[in-house]
Amino acid sequence: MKAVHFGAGNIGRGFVGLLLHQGGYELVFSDVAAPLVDAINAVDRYTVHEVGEGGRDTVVTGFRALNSAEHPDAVIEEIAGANVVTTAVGPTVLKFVAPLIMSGLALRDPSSPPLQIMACENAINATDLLRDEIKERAGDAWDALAGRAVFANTAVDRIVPAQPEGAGVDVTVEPFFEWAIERPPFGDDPPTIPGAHFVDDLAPYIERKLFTVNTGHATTAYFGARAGIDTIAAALADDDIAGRVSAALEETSALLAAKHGLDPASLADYRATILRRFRNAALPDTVWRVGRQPLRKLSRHERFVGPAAEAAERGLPVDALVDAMGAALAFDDTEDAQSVDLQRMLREQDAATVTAAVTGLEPQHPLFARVEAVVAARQAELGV
Ligand SMILES: NC(=O)C1=CN([C@@H]2O[C@H](COP(=O)(O)OP(=O)(O)OC[C@H]3O[C@@H](n4cnc5c(N)ncnc54)[C@H](O)[C@@H]3O)[C@@H](O)[C@H]2O)C=CC1
Ligand SMILES: O=P(O)(O)OC[C@H]1O[C@](O)(CO)[C@@H](O)[C@@H]1O
Repeated sequence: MKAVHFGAGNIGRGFVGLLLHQGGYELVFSDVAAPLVDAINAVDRYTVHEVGEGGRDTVVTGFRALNSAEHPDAVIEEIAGANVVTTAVGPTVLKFVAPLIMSGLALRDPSSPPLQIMACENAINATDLLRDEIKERAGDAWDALAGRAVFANTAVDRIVPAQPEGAGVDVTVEPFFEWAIERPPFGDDPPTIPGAHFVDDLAPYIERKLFTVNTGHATTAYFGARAGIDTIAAALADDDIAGRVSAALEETSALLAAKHGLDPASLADYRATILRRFRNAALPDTVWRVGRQPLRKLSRHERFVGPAAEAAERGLPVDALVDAMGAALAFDDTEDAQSVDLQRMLREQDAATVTAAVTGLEPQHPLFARVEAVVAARQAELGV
């Protein structure tokens, strides 16, 4: 069995690649970073170090790497003969891997079992986005290709921080992981991925994950950065920040309970587990990594505006989420292109224009004026 995995970065090596290896797949990493591809090909094993309570080391073998920028044809050939394709490249990069997957499907023997495709990104229905990119590019050829693949959405959860200089191919991760995968697309033949769980309806899982883990993590990062704190664990050691994060997560839990009928007591346990994970002092995770790409994180269906918009529509409280968005607007990292764009927009455009452009909300939406107020407050802080 062979799996081609796009994106040999933190989650690629430290989570998806690890579980595929444990499932018995021969692993072909595909990446565009030449030094990373060379480093992977220079070793025949790497270690995933779990740090924190219960952590252990696991060795991954049976892999190689291809540079898809330099050798796209080699990647296409691997895809044509693979059982599984996964991605962990970031939701905005899916459009760049789509053409290779499309060409791999075109080359694939139509009588072989369908290629099982799963995008493992922090986004709702990322695999559907990938399928739509492939379909759009395929045009009239899509009808012939569609039967050669199945597409399943997934929710992946494991904190994999940026790796220290000199770590090589090894990866430091937290012990916790969760991988929920839609079952229906696979029929009777799901992929063998130990530790993954297959669910009939992914919506409650992905929303619970994105609107709790990712909302909470990003909230910690933005309040931490605003307070001049560098790491996630240190930010949560600040009682004021911890209180703000808990308040934001109580609001998303209230929405999840109302929308999906999730049990409030189980949601409280889930929140407590997550806050413990964030506090893992052995994990060298910075507010800059977790806060990265604030424009993506503040977009319409993401971890802040997504739950807050639905909560506001239902008349549920959103004060703490709006506060967190205010902190996100102050995220000023000159190394992060989206942070630079955001700060420029705040300086150059009026509050209503920024609010509409960043959040995608209609001016008449019940959340709009609330966000516009924190945009205006940030602009006042900037002297605009
Ligand atoms: N790091 C984490 O804790 C988690 C990350 N995720 C998600 O996983 C995805 C990846 O995140 P990380 O691994 O943290 O990022 P990363 O930056 O460590 O890895 C991304 C990799 O994708 C590669 N890449 C970029 N463009 C490519 C292309 N066109 N073809 C092939 N490879 C390409 C990059 O060179 C890099 O090695 C994101 O969607 C993120 O939201 C999800 C859960 C946890
Ligand atoms: O690119 P993003 O969305 O920040 O992804 C990384 C996030 O996902 C998580 O792993 C949670 O699963 C956090 O470590 C981190 O906040």
